[in-house]
Amino acid sequence: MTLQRPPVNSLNLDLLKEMSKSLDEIAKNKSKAMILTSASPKVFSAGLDIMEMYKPDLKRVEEFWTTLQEVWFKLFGSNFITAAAINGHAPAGGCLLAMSCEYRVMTGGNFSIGLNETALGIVAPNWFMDTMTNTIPVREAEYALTTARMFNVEEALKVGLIDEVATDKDDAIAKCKGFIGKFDRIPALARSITKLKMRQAAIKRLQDGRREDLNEFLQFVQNPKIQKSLEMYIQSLKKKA
Ligand SMILES: CC/C=C\C/C=C\C/C=C\C=C\CC(=O)SCCNC(=O)CCNC(=O)[C@H](O)C(C)(C)COP(=O)(O)OP(=O)(O)OC[C@H]1O[C@@H](n2cnc3c(N)ncnc32)[C@H](O)[C@@H]1OP(=O)(O)O
Repeated sequence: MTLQRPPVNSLNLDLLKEMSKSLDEIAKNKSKAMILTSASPKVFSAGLDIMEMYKPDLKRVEEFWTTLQEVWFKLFGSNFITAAAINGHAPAGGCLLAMSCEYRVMTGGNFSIGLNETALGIVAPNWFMDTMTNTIPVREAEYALTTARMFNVEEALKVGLIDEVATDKDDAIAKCKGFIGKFDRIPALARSITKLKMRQAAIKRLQDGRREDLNEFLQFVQNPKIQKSLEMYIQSLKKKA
């Protein structure tokens, strides 16, 4: 699955809906595995589209968050094997997508990956945190989350946030295929049940608290102080260009 929403694959409602549909198709056509990557040469995904949260239409922003939750359920909780070929920056929601896969290969270069929410004055939702503690040790996750740490490729490899470094996108995809090939001699049902048991606690936590999670998000986007911060953040991103 190749993310292709220039310039930075920010996750807006339309892209999330497309992803949700594609994940359904992959599950339905009984694919063995999926590799998630990006059509951009330098950004895997810039995370959530800030414009969806800035001065939002309430109905749309509710659908936006619900669809994000759905994409996470379908990706993190998939039966099929998942790997991410991270060929560029992966901040925040971009990191969430990568961590929701079972294996991550990142191309070397001046790219960064991490959950930077606290730097934006945002508390990452529990399921973002659960996804991180499913990937790297709890102590490292707490440190990274509280300090909004963006890891460079070497740091990400050292902490286990990524599993391998690749020279370029083709190499990243080849390495993801190498990971998928490891399952050729492992019974598929045993593999998928084991994966889902490992992920069950996090999945159940969001299933049980899904409405509450949505309400918290809706309160968050309607807070005037948050709107002011988002406005300043958007300006800072645009000034950079
Ligand atoms: C239970 C729930 C309780 C409470 C809920 C609380 C919190 C949950 C709420 C939010 C969760 C948020 C998670 C997120 O994912 S927020 C998004 C965070 N993402 C970022 O901070 C990344 C910002 N972008 C960048 O750092 C860079 O763009 C880059 C490194 C990805 C790429 O750099 P480039 O130099 O290649 O590109 P730019 O020139 O910076 O950007 C080009 C273009 O794109 C616009 N843009 C960039 N990122 C975003 C984005 N995330 N959303 C929308 N638009 C974005 C940027 O402004 C430029 O636009 P112009 O071309 O200037 O118009």
